[in-house]
Amino acid sequence: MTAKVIDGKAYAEGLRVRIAKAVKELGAKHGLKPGLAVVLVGEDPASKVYVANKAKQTVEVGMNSWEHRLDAATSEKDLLALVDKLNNDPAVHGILVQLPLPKQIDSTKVLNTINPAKDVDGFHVVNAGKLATGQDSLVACTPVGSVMLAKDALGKLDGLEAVVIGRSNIVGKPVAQLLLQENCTVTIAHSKTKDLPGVVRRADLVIAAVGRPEMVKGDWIKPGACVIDVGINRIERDGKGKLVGDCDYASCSAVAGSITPVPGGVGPMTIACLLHNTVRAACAQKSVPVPEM
Ligand SMILES: Nc1nc(=O)c2c([nH]1)NC[C@@H]1CN(c3ccc(C(=O)N[C@@H](CCC(=O)O)C(=O)O)cc3)C=[N+]21
Ligand SMILES: [Mg+2]
Repeated sequence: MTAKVIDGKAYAEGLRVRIAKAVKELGAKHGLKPGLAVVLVGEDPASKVYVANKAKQTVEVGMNSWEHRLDAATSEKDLLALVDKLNNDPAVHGILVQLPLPKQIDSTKVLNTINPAKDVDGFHVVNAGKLATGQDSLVACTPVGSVMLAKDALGKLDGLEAVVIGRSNIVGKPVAQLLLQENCTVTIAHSKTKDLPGVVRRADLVIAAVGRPEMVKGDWIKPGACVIDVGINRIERDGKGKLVGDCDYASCSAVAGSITPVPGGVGPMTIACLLHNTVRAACAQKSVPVPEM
């Protein structure tokens, strides 16, 4: 069996077209132009790539984009002051502080200083708590994008065995919450899980979010399962830089029913969902209905 390739890049492009239409409509009907501010502290290479893509796509869908680049030695106090300024700027509807942050800065404190209404990453404890208790909230972008792709591949997820590999606050935990809302039976596996291959083999839907290059092997996958690979790992192979996921694509795609590639899978969905959240946040802040997207 050769898995169907889930084209996240194409899905994300379609979503961005719908977002662009919604932004146009908000401008015409309400004079509202959603705006996203991204704060990057230091020189993390993965974050730089992401910020560049994001700024370009924000402008392409017709929104305002601001980039704040701060020195790697920036103090926590100075970063908190910038967040406060953005919280109080009515033109800024979404705020994203790139992770990871340098070690002198307490990232939990920074994330929880963002106004929850502008927290388009969905990382604020209020938004995480609302997601966990089934209240309407801004939800983390990679989890939302992952579930959109799983539903695109499988249709309804009701009753499926889902195994999430990874328990981070950024992906593992929120994606498990979303899958629970979709009526999956959810297992969260992690580095201390006994017989991880055996646990993964039960899954109709695998969400791999561990950050270990090519860790999940084909013989861990139940034949026909859907594999959503959240990992974006930069590795060296044959003297060249290469982007690989948390799944060994060659062996997994020989067994799975459908699989996301890296690049071109979940990554583009993360950015599209960020734009989606920014539109939702802007509408909520201006008390206008959220257009169809
Ligand atoms: N506060 C915060 N929120 C984030 O969402 C966040 C973050 N910090 N820090 C860094 C990670 C990483 N991340 C990516 C998103 C999209 C791609 C993406 O579009 N990837 C393309 C390829 C990009 C390439 O070619 O390098 C793809 O997978 O096809 C990559 C990485 C968001 N992150
Ligand atoms: Mg990610």
